[in-house]
This record gives sequence, C-alpha cells and structure tokens, in this order.
Amino acid sequence: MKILLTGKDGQLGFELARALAPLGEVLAVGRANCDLADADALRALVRSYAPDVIVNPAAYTAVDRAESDRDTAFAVNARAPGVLGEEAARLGALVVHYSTDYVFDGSGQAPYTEADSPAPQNVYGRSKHAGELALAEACPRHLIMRTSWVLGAQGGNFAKTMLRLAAERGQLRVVDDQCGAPTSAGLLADLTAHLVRQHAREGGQAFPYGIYHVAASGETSWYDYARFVLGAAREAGMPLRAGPEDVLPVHTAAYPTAAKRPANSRLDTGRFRHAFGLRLPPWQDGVRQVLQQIIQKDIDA
Ligand SMILES: NC(=O)C1=CN([C@@H]2O[C@H](COP(=O)(O)OP(=O)(O)OC[C@H]3O[C@@H](n4cnc5c(N)ncnc54)[C@H](OP(=O)(O)O)[C@@H]3O)[C@@H](O)[C@H]2O)C=CC1
Ligand SMILES: Cc1cn([C@H]2C[C@H](O)[C@@H](COP(=O)(O)OP(=O)(O)O[C@H]3O[C@@H](C)C(=O)[C@@H](O)[C@H]3O)O2)c(=O)[nH]c1=O
Ligand SMILES: [Mg+2]
Repeated sequence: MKILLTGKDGQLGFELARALAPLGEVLAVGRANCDLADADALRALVRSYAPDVIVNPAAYTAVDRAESDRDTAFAVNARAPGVLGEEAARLGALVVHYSTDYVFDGSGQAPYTEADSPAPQNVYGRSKHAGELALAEACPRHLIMRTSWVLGAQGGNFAKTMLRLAAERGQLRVVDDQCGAPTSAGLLADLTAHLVRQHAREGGQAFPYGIYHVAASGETSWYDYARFVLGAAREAGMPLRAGPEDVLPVHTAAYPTAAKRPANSRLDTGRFRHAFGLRLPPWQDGVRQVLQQIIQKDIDA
C-alpha cells in the first residue's frame, strides 16, 4: 500500500507519520516540498506518486489570523481537499481528511451529531466546511474525521500556551463558557491507522465511508482544561509561576479575539464508535500523555 501524508510537521501529521509507518510505504510531505495553496503542484505530486491512500492533516489552523487572510485559509482548507479528492477519484484512492468543531455555531448544550447543519462563525470554520463539501463531492471514497481541541507534543496548542504563560506570569485569565473535548493527536493518528488498515482489508461497497465526529470522551471548558494542565505539570515537577489556583475564569466577552468561537464544541461520537467498534478514551488520558512527552522533551533538551 502506498500512502501520501501531507502536513508531516504539524501536530497530527507528526503522529500520523509514526502510526501509518507499519501499514505501507509512506511519502510524508511538509510545507517545504508541498505547498497546499499551489493546486497545480499538489495535483502533480499526487499524479506522480499515485497513492492508494491520501491522509491530509495539513491545514491553515491559525484561527484568528484567518480572519484577515481569507484567501490563504480557503486555498489550503477548502480548495486543496477538493484537488486531493479529484485526483484520488481518478486513482480509486481513499482520502482521509480532518475537520473541526468550529464548523458549528455552538448554540445549545447538546453534543452535535453528523446530522446537524454546520453554521460556522469564523473564516477558519467556513473554510474547513467548504473543504468537507469539496472533498465529499469530488471523491465518494472519503473519511472525514471532525475533531476538537487537538493537542500533541509536536507543534503548538492551547496546553503548551498555558505552560508558557504560567512560566512567565503569576496569573492567567481563561474563558469558562466554551465547552469541548481536548483530543490528542496520538489518539487521532492511531484511530486513522485502524481505519486505513480496515479499509485495505475490506474496502469497497460495504466500507462505511463518510463523515464522523471523533473526539476524546468527556467534556471540559478551556478554564478547567487550563487548570488540569497546570495541576498535572506542577505534579510532574515543572517550575511554574502560576498554578491551577492562579487561573481566573472569565466570560468570552471579557477575552476579545479576532475570530468568534463556538460556546458549545461538544461532538457526539456515537456514529464513529458504532461504525468501527472503537473506544474513545477520556480526554484526561490524552492530555496526561502529551504532557509527559512535553516534560520528557524538556529533560532531554
Ligand atoms: N489544532 C486543533 O485544535 C484542531 C485541528 N483540527 C484539524 O485537524 C487537522 C490537523 O490539525 P493540526 O495537526 O492540529 O494542525 P497544525 O497547525 O499543527 O498542522 C498543520 C500543518 O499544515 C501545514 N500547512 C499549513 N499551510 C500549509 C500550506 N500552504 N502548504 C503546506 N503545508 C501547510 C502547517 O505548516 P506551518 O506550521 O508551516 O504553517 C502544519 O505543519 C487539520 O485539518 C485541522 O483543521 C480539527 C480540530 C481541532
Ligand atoms: C491563550 C488564551 C486563550 N483563551 C481562550 C481563547 C479561546 O476562546 C480559547 C482557546 O484559545 P486558542 O486560541 O488556543 O484555541 P483555538 O486556536 O481557537 O483552538 C481551536 O483551533 C482550531 C484549529 C480548531 O479546530 C478548534 O477545535 C480549536 O482547537 O481560550 C483565554 O481565555 N485565555 C488565554 O490566555
Ligand atoms: Mg490556535
């Protein structure tokens, strides 16, 4: 099996390079050898490698920056998945792609299902939703995993931001009225490998292609997540100026950002768990694992 992996230096791409390695020959590309905003170059790359599977974690993920950089966000998040889909369809290849809780408007308290209509509130969310549609239309053999609040040891994320701020300051202010589930890149990569393997064995008519909500189980707010991270980091002996007790809860209105974020980022993962018979561990497990890796990296450095 030949697998083309984009975004190899991102949080998820880094973990996918590890998790996909035992399944076949993996061509892992990053920004340096594959600019996703260059549709012609992307098309040429897929044609020359002719993969059986394309795994596409590359994305424009700077949520606030996207508000003032709409064209790039759409080129990477909307157009590129369409191009990958078109080329995959010609090859009969599978495309695995990732999307976000930010496609929803975040109203209500109930977890969103795949049947709920997206209504993104920011440019990033609109570009990711456009990418879902472009891929699905171009290539019926797709798996789109909509996930939330991704964190990994490689790359940037909220947990790392909290560790950095807590090392610099004695107090942090974090919003407590946006809820979701932090999901580790390692978990998403391992789940992806299971799906790719299952597809290689029994792909075809019976395979449950489509869009799935995939996140760690449980839920939290950014505020409680920040407190959890600082508590675990302190237990592990990290030198921090601010601990969990130094995090102040604030309302979204008191923490202005360029992009509007959904208050409800809960994803109902029932469809995924039943279709593939896989369990989604609690978010705390993934956060603890990533923190251990970050701390180990610190010690090694
Ligand atoms: N991060 C999160 O919280 C969430 C992410 N997702 C989705 O999951 C997927 C993986 O996200 P994650 O790993 O966290 O994202 P990262 O931002 O960690 O990684 C994305 C990678 O894509 C690369 N990239 C961006 N633009 C281009 C381009 N024009 N050409 C080539 N490469 C490019 C980035 O490079 P560079 O660093 O140089 O820009 C980076 O290496 C994405 O589809 C994202 O939308 C879904 C929900 C939550
Ligand atoms: C740094 C910081 C953020 N916040 C708030 C802002 C925001 O509402 C929330 C999270 O901030 P961030 O900017 O780190 O997170 P953000 O970049 O919005 O994270 C999102 O990224 C994209 C790619 C996704 O797909 C989403 O699932 C989600 O993970 O916390 C504070 O309240 N205090 C702080 O000190
Ligand atoms: Mg961010």
